[in-house]
Amino acid sequence: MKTSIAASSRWARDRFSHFFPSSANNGDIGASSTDQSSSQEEELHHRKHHNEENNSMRPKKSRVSTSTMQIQTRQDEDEDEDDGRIVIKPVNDEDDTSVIITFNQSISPFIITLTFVASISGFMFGYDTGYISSALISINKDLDNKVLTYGEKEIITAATSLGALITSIGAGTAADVFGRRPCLMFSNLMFLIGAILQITAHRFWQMAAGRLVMGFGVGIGSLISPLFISEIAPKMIRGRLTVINSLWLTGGQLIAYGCGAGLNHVNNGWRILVGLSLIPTVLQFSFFCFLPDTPRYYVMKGDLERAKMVLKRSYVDTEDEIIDQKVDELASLNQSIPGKNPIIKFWHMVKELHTVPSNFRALIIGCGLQAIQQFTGWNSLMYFSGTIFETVGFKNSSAVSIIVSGTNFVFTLIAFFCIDKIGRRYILLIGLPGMTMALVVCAIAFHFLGIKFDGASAVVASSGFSSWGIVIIIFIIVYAAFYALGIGTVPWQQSELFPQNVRGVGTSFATATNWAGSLVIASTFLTMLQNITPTGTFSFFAAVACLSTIFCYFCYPELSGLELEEVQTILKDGFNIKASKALAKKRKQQVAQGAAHHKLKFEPTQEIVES
Ligand SMILES: O[C@H]1[C@H](O)[C@@H](O)[C@H](O)[C@@H](O)[C@H]1O
Repeated sequence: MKTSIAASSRWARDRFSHFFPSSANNGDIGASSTDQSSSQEEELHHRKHHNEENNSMRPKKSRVSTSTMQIQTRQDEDEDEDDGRIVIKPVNDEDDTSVIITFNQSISPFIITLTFVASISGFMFGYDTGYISSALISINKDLDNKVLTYGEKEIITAATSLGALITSIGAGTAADVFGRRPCLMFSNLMFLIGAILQITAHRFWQMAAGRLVMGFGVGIGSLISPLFISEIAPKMIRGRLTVINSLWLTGGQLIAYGCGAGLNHVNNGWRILVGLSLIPTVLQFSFFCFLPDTPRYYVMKGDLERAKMVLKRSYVDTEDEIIDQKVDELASLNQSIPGKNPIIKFWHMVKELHTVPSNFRALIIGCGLQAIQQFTGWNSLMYFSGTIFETVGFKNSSAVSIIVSGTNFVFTLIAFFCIDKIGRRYILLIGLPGMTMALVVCAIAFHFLGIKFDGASAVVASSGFSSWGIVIIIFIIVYAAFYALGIGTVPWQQSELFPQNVRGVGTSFATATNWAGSLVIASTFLTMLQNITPTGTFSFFAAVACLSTIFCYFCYPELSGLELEEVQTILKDGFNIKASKALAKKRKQQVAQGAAHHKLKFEPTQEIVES
């Protein structure tokens, strides 16, 4: 076995040395064979032959070996790594030979279509959580012939978050059992029923029930849409494609505020506002009648033919043989969780999620980021910004909400361009300190502004424009910008943290954390303002943002450019921040060099560990 390991390592190094420009033999992509197709054929032949040889020798239980081929590389540029040497070793591998096949990173119209159709769920998430503040103003006496009490308004608002929390817990398992696409189509039905209940409501409870049912749809969509996108995306732009969902989300909120402002004074305008939400729902449902599920879901179900079919449509210029190998590989990495019925399966998955160290680390990161997103106060600020802006002379709170949610949208767009290039980790480490700084400035400004909360309304010491008020406005916008750039967007990349067998349940827990956090913060914000003052409240959010920076610094590895299957090896024996940064950097170099030579059809994917 030992000899075979050494031989395999040598084989792997020889075969793929040209993909590792910084490796010991100084292989250079440009210096390797120029005949792309013949080298590929040869490669495939060797791989097949080699795999056959090794399959028979493979031990039953997979363990990543640590005494593997020692390709040592000096790390330059990055100060964290410049004193370190790194060892490159194969991933998911008990015998040092397996490689993860990856494709050219070009994006096809088919992938774009799937991404846009899936991310309509993001739009509905944003629109449905966004329209309610304007709707509550224009509902006036339309329900039960009386003005809604403050408590009733809270119930109508919170019902959607509660509905989302309930379905998000089971949506991941449902996605594994029934498929991602059927679940999204089911969420469309929830949106439809929820909207119809609201449009036709003349009673408070019917309206609240409609919001709850709509929330069921939001919970499912908020989880499955990013999951769907991350499973179909080419790795180098997976972050970017997933941000499209966030773009639709924040765009949906912006449009909801815009439409809300326009319909505020229209009789029954709120019914139109709710009715508009039917358009995206119907569109998504219709498109999905003609589109497939993700290849990884088909592999989970053992339907390898359909997985191949979807991959072929996604990577049009890739040879069938490579597609076949990719599907075989996904199948061999797919260890499905036992359990006859969904409840037993769910239980097994929960156990697997908590007992396998890499899964548990993924869970800490996934839930941690979602909790940070909510407990740094963004959603309460969205509601509260209207009141704050009024204190400095702006009377139109809808216009103010548009400015704040517009900033959220614009900076999500900037995140779209940065997330794969700069990396998720760096934009988080820029965003969170930026938020901390902005929140501290707001807390100080509130102290000098002398604002007090009496019941649900704010009492300000001096009315009209005040310089501290202007400081607050500016820094709330700065806060919105840093929020959208990092923590508003990155947590929704959660699917990439979990391996296939627990991806559903892992993303469920992370999404449920988001909705639970949103419920808690929305329902305690006013109480906080009253009891610990705005300065105390903003200081609390600043402290959470500051601690979160430390959490991300130590626990959030760089995952941009890594295959979904590679992430677990990074999390196997720690958070491996340095190793993840080195691997992400290597992947980017490989792709850049491969693209320059138009020849990177598949590459060995290897783990880099610190030595
Ligand atoms: O990522 C989104 C986005 O930042 C929204 O603006 C916010 O309302 C949601 O709660 C959050 O999950």
